[in-house]
Amino acid sequence: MAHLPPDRRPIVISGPSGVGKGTLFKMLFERHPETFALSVSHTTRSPRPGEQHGVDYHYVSKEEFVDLKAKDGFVESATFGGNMYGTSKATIEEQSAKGKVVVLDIEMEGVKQIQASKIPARFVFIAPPSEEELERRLRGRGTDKEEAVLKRLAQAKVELDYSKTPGVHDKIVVNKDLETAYKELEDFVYAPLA
Ligand SMILES: Nc1ncnc2c1ncn2[C@@H]1O[C@H](COP(=O)(O)OP(=O)(O)OP(=O)(O)O)[C@@H](O)[C@H]1O
Repeated sequence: MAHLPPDRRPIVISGPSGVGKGTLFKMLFERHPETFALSVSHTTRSPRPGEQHGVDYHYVSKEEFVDLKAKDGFVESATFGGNMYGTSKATIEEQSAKGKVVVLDIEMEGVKQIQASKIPARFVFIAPPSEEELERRLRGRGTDKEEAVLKRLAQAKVELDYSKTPGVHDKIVVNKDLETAYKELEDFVYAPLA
C-alpha cells in the first residue's frame, strides 16, 4: 500500500560518493513500498552484464541522446568518461502520473541544472560525519581502486563546499548512525506541507 507524503514533488538526493545515498533511499523504498520511484537515467554507454534496459538505465544511441537534448528533453545531463547521462523529463512525468514520488540520485552539476530549470523539487544533501569516515566507507565498500578512491575524495571536498552555499538544499542529513539518518530523511520526506 502506498503511503504518500503530503508533498509530492520529486526528491533530489545528492552527496559525495560513498556517503550512503543508495543505502538510505533503498531503506525509504523498502519501508514505504509502492510510494516512490527511482528515476531511471538515459545513457549512451553500453549495458554491463546483468544490467537491464529500463531498470538500470534507458540505453540509447548518441544520436538519440543528442536529439532528445536538443528538444530540451532532459532536466539534467552530463558527460562522464566519454559517455552521456541524463534524466529525461518524460521519465519523471511518467512516474508522477502513476502517483509515485520520484527520487533522483544525482551529482552536484545535475543539482545545479535542476535548480536553474526551476522544475519543482525538494533537495536533500547527505553529508558524511567527517572526511575520514567517508574515506573509510569508500574503502570499506571495496568497489574502487586506489586511484578512483582518491578521485572520489577530491570531488567530495568540492561537493561538501558547495553544500554549504545557503539556500541550495532544503535538508542536510548527516549520515553518522544509519537509523538516525534514515529517520531524519523520512521525517523530512513526510513533513506536513508548509
Ligand atoms: N551510517 C552508516 N554507517 C556506516 N556505514 C555506512 C552508513 N551508511 C552507509 N554505509 C556504508 O557506506 C558504503 C557506501 O554507501 P552507498 O553505496 O550507499 O553510498 P552512495 O552515496 O550511494 O555512493 P555512490 O554515490 O558512489 O553510489 C556502503 O558500504 C554502506 O554500507
